[in-house]
Amino acid sequence: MVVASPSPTHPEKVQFIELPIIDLSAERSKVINLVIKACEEYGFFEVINHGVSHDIITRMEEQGLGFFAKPLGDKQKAGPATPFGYGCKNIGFNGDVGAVEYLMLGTNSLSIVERSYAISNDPKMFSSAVNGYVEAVTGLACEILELMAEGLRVQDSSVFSKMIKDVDNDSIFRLNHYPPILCNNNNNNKDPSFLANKVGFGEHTDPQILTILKSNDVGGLQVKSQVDDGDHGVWVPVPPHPTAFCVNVGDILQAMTNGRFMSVRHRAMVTNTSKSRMSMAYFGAPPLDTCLTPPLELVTPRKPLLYRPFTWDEYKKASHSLRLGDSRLHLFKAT
Ligand SMILES: C=C1C[C@]23C[C@@]1(O)CC[C@H]2[C@@]12CC[C@H](O)[C@@](C)(C(=O)O1)[C@H]2[C@@H]3C(=O)O
Ligand SMILES: O=C(O)CCC(=O)C(=O)O
Ligand SMILES: [Fe+2]
Repeated sequence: MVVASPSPTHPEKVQFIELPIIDLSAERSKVINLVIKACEEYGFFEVINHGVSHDIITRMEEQGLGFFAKPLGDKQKAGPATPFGYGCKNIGFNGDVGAVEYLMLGTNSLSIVERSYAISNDPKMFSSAVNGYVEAVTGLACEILELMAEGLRVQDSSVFSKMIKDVDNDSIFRLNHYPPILCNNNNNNKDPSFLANKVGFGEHTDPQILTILKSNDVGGLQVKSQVDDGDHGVWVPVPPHPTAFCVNVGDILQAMTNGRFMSVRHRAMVTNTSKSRMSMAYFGAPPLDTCLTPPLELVTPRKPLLYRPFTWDEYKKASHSLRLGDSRLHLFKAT
């Protein structure tokens, strides 16, 4: 299996910029301003003091690590990730590969209970950890989406959050596991210039509204910033943080803010640390038949409608027909 490596002849620019870390317990108007600025500049920020308990996160991490520690044959009992189940190296349906294995789940609590029998030897423990985690991060995503709507001065402050609160929401929960690279050199991996680097999860944007991601203490996530290098962008590593959640603006939030927020391009790299990395990603998505178009306040003669109205079903189908790194929103440009 060939895993893409960043080209040694055309090295990509990596820059250590300080990305925004927002304290959600600070004064509301301050938080709102920081959230808006981060979404406009990067489409990415981290949140601390978010109210999701350490216990909920730890229980989910333990269940995730327990699953990936199983022999391959047992993990495959979860079924193939088409759409929900276990996947290894292959990402999506169009030939993308990465140094990653993953477990994909819907977020409906009953479906999690049902699936947990094929996933865990202690299904009750597994489903209670996942349901507790999903409920907590959905709440966090709603809170953040309401801060965004308020900051954009949209009258209905639940315009974004109501889509993922809907009982028919199409949100996804995904666990990614990146085994360490076992690198043989005579350097005992002490000289950083010997660090091997390969792509765990290639460059892409998330198609949904908002992603809430937590990883363990191993780095690897990088986000693309256009701030200093407008033409191609630079890769900015996101250092692991003991308590923070990462928040990504997804494609349909870019469309629903009429281009004011930017859907962030990101990727996960794997370096030859001795420890594996695990990330837990919640992707908030609306019901399939939701018509996606910005609230009236965000469309003005000076800022005409950028994308035609489309349903999440249409957008999801378009995404699934494309490669991981392909841009998709331009297919929905208003004429
Ligand atoms: C190659 C692909 C994998 C993906 C579906 C797609 O066709 C393009 C978007 C990819 C992505 C990125 C964010 C999430 O991890 C994901 C579950 C999603 O909704 O869109 C994945 C899809 C996937 O792995 O199936
Ligand atoms: O593992 C990560 O940090 C990124 C994963 C990701 O981008 C995804 O699952 O869409
Ligand atoms: Fe992603």
